[in-house]
Amino acid sequence: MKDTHFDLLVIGFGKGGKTLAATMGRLGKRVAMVEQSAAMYGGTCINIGCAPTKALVHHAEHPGAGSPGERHRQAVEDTRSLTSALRGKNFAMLDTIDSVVVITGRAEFLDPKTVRVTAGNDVLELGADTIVVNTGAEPIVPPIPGLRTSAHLLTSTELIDLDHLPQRLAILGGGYVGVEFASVYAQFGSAVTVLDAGPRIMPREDDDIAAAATGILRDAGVEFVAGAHVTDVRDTGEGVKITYEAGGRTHTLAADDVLAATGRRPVTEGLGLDRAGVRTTPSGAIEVDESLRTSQPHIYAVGDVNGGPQFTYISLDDSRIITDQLIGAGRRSTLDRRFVPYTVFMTPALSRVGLTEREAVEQGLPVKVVEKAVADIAGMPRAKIVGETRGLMKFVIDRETDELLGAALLSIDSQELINAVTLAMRHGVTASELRDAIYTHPSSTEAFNEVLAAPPVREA
Ligand SMILES: Cc1cc2nc3c(=O)[nH]c(=O)nc-3n(C[C@H](O)[C@H](O)[C@H](O)COP(=O)(O)OP(=O)(O)OC[C@H]3O[C@@H](n4cnc5c(N)ncnc54)[C@H](O)[C@@H]3O)c2cc1C
Ligand SMILES: NC(=O)c1ccc[n+]([C@@H]2O[C@H](COP(=O)([O-])OP(=O)(O)OC[C@H]3O[C@@H](n4cnc5c(N)ncnc54)[C@H](O)[C@@H]3O)[C@@H](O)[C@H]2O)c1
Repeated sequence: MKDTHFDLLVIGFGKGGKTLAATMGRLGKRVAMVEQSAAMYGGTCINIGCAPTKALVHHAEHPGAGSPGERHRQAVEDTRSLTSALRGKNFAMLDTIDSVVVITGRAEFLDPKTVRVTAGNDVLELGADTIVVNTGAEPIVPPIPGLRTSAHLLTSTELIDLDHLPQRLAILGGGYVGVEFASVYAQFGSAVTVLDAGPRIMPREDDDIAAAATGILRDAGVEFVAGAHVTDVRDTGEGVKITYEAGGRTHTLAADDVLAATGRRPVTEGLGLDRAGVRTTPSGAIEVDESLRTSQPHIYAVGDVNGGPQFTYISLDDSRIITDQLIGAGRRSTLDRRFVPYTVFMTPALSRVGLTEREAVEQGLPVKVVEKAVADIAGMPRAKIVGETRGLMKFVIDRETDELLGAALLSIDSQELINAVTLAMRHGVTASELRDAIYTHPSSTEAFNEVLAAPPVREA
């Protein structure tokens, strides 16, 4: 027998689920939010993802007093205080709504309409009309001999909370997590080596942008090895010895700690999805349609668990789609998402939206490329004021229609700039209109006046 019935039951306190729970709760709907850990109220982003990593980026960029070890310890402590405060706020956001209950325990489906929640010896059975799965993703640790059992293995979750500053940090994987931590820990003073299995570091980016970004990181002390196939990880008295093949030769690397930054997989294990009749994809994500409905029409999946892009703002947008299904006109879907930007928070940040030059040329578009090194942009004094003149701004434009096809901004404030470019692209603002707009001064945005007026560096 079910203990309680709800209008909406959310499994996992992630961005999409909590937003939906709050929206429906404020409308007086009976909502249960089930989260397996009190340390995760608010989900990955605020506890072990975006917020703590960006706090560490900020600390690394603005070092306080003391030795490198002391500065790092202070940064970790301040980050713990930040996440603790955010966690409290997130819990209160739902707990203060009368019709919402936060239940701390692990959820699994018993059948399509019933979820069992287990917390120690306590077991509850809950029923709901609508169920939303928002269980996120977890780090993949590749099955390299010796890696999973190494005492020096860290995932991003542990590295955020590390009490000591590794003198030598090895990072497996040069994606978002790998590059961000490489940038942060090199600034804290660690000797960082990134080993990536792919043929090139930053394969998503054009060659010039990848070269500029990796150049900045190399100057900061980060070593990159592309095409590195790690074959063995062995603990030694002083740390860890990593053996890898690259360029047809065998190499070894000694490190104090090794970060596995080799991707994150959707969390579906132990959810009883088969009992609920919810199908998964071959890669282990919950299968959803463009309205984020699973193979059971009353069960939805939001955020990383549905196999979409792994960003907090995508989980948030997922919640908009479901809100629209539940209480709106039902018009929103994943099909109407256009131009999703991203930022890699190295120093300075690398942000991108739309097509790369390579993609635009491959599509046979009439391409014009304008770009400028940040140091050469006279009309952007902000870079000089704050002492961060590294980087490159690049726009890919359709030379026949003046349409903005894409932008890659490696610069101070690019995590803000890219949102302005994205909005412009979504609303059909042309390259000339973006060039001739009035921007405040001194700001980073005013660089658009100059970069977009520069003569093309390439045309195709
Ligand atoms: C180090 C790092 C840095 C990142 N930085 C950024 C960034 O700068 N910008 C950005 O946009 N994205 C970033 N991301 C990605 C972003 O954090 C995720 O895409 C986002 O948090 C996913 O949210 P979600 O809604 O899918 O669920 P999550 O926030 O992952 O929440 C899932 C919740 O479900 C709970 N749960 C799982 N199983 C069960 C169960 N059976 N029962 C009950 N509860 C359960 C988990 O404990 C967890 O709290 C980063 C990720 C990492 C790891
Ligand atoms: N700023 C942000 O928005 C941000 C920051 C961090 C994480 N995230 C999200 O988190 C997700 C996970 O990030 P991630 O960096 O772990 O994954 P990723 O997919 O971005 O990168 C994984 C990297 O690991 C490499 N790799 C895989 N197996 C390997 C192996 N055995 N040895 C060496 N290299 C190997 C791949 O070639 C790839 O470059 C991302 O998809 C991203 O969406 C976003």
